[in-house]
Amino acid sequence: MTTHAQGLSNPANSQPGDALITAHDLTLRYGSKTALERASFSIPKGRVVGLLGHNGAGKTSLMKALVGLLPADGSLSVLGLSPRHQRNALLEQLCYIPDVAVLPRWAKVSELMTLMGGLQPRFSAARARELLKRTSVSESDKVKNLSKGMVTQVHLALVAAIDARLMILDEPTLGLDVISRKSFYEMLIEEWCDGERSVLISTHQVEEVESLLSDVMMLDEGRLVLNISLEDMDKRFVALSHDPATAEAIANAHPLLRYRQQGGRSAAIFDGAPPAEIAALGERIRPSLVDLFMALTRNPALHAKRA
Ligand SMILES: Nc1ncnc2c1ncn2[C@@H]1O[C@H](COP(=O)(O)OP(=O)(O)OP(=O)(O)O)[C@@H](O)[C@H]1O
Repeated sequence: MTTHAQGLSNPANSQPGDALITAHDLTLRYGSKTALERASFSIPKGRVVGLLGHNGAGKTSLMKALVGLLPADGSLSVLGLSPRHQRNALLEQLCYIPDVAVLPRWAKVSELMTLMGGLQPRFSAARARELLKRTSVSESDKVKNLSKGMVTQVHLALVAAIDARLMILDEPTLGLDVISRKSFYEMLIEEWCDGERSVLISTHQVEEVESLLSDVMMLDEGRLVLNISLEDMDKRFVALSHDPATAEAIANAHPLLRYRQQGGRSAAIFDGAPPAEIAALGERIRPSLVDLFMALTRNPALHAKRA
């Protein structure tokens, strides 16, 4: 891992004894293109981890490696198994919705349940029926007659009816409206998460998922630049809201990011508490996940928008 990544990763977040995923120096390549560079992290049980990064940051590649679809350098263990060499055993024990997931359009929901029962030993049709009751979809509906949001709900109901310890979701709410996204996340948290199971979820809806997450991993151009619990994030990163008159002094203290809050007031984020004389120039506020994301990932377009 690069110096930058090491500086921002959080060893206190790792609990190897409870870990469902352990990666050390994980590197992923497509020919000469490096999609992920020497990432080390672990995901313990009972966590809801957001995987954030701009387009091309490496999120899908990492998820593919976790389910054995992409060869990896370094070491990787998922549910105690090697994804590449014990893929079949692994797939019996985890749920995965890839970003390109589709359900067969010709099928009825009841037929999908029969299919799942045949393919996945840990699938419970009774559980899927329970979960479907949360949606407006019935078993006799055909996939081709459902809206995009309904299809996604069916997909989640089918996958969440698998008795697994780990769920990996690659941008599961892409293309859904805000109500559909909300009901998707409600079903996920209320019906699947039980304090023992963990979810790794990639998304661009940073603001929306903040309240769901226990932890966040941020990728920037293939580097893991932050891996931290939301609790520790609040303790570690300090944002100061300040008057324009103090902007120069604040800038000289080298914050991670200077930005404008809603309402136009200036603010700056520091990694750790700034010196007392700098802290005295502003009012401490809580940095949002979006603000931190902008501070730690380099997307010129986004930075320009916030300036
Ligand atoms: N099949 C492939 N062949 C070559 N390069 C690839 C391939 N798939 C991905 N890449 C490259 O690997 C890098 C990471 O891509 P990846 O799809 O993992 O990013 P991502 O964070 O999921 O992006 P997005 O948010 O746009 O889905 C990118 O530079 C991409 O161009």
